[in-house]
Amino acid sequence: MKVVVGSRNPAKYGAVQDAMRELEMEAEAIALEVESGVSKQPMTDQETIEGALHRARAALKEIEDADFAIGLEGGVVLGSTPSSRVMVCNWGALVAKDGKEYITGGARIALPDEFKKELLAGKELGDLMDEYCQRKDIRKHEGALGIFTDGAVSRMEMFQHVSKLLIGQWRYNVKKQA
Ligand SMILES: O=c1[nH]c(=O)c2ncn([C@@H]3O[C@H](COP(=O)(O)OP(=O)(O)OP(=O)(O)O)[C@@H](O)[C@H]3O)c2[nH]1
Ligand SMILES: [Mg+2]
Repeated sequence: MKVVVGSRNPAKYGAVQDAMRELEMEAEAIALEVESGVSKQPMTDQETIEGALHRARAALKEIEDADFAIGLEGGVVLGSTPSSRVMVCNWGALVAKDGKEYITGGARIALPDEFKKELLAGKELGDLMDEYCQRKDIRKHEGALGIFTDGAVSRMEMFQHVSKLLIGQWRYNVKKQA
C-alpha cells in the first residue's frame, strides 16, 4: 500500500506513520508539501476542515498510485461572544482513490486570552507559541497542545489519534464493500 501525507511537518507525517504502525498496516508513507488552499492561520472550524480536505486532495493528485491521502490542519476558533475562550482546533481528512472523503475532528483546548488580540491582528499561532515559550518551531514538536497540557498530550499524539480515526473509517468502508 501507498499513503501520502499532505505536509512535511514531522508532527503530522510522524503521526500518520505511528497510526499505521499501531493499526498494523504495511504501507509506504510519502510526505509531500502541498497547498492548504486556505489562510496560513485558519480561524474557524470550517476553514480548518477545508484546509485538511484540500491538502488530502492535492496530495492524492500528486501521487496517482496512492491508496489514499491524509491532510491534517490546525486552526483556531475565536468564539462569538466576548466571554468565549480562544481555542486551538484540529481537523483531518482522508481522500481515498475511489473518491470517498472522510473527515475527523481532533482535540481542542483553550489558549491564553491574550492570544486573541494577536490572532485577530493576523499573527499565526505557531509564531505566538514560539514567542510565548522563547523557543523555535514548537509547531513541529509538542505543539500548543503539548505546552499547555504540560506534555500530557502532544500535537503528534493528537494527530495520531485523528489519523487512526480516519484510517479506521476508511477500513470499515473497504471491508463493507468487499
Ligand atoms: O505551536 C503550535 N501548536 C499547535 O498545536 C498548532 N496548531 C496549529 N498551529 C498553527 O496554526 C497554523 C496552521 O497550522 P498548520 O496545520 O498549517 O500546521 P503547520 O504550519 O505547523 O504545518 P504545515 O503547514 O507545515 O503542514 C500554523 O500557524 C501553525 O503553526 C499550531 N502551532
Ligand atoms: Mg502551515
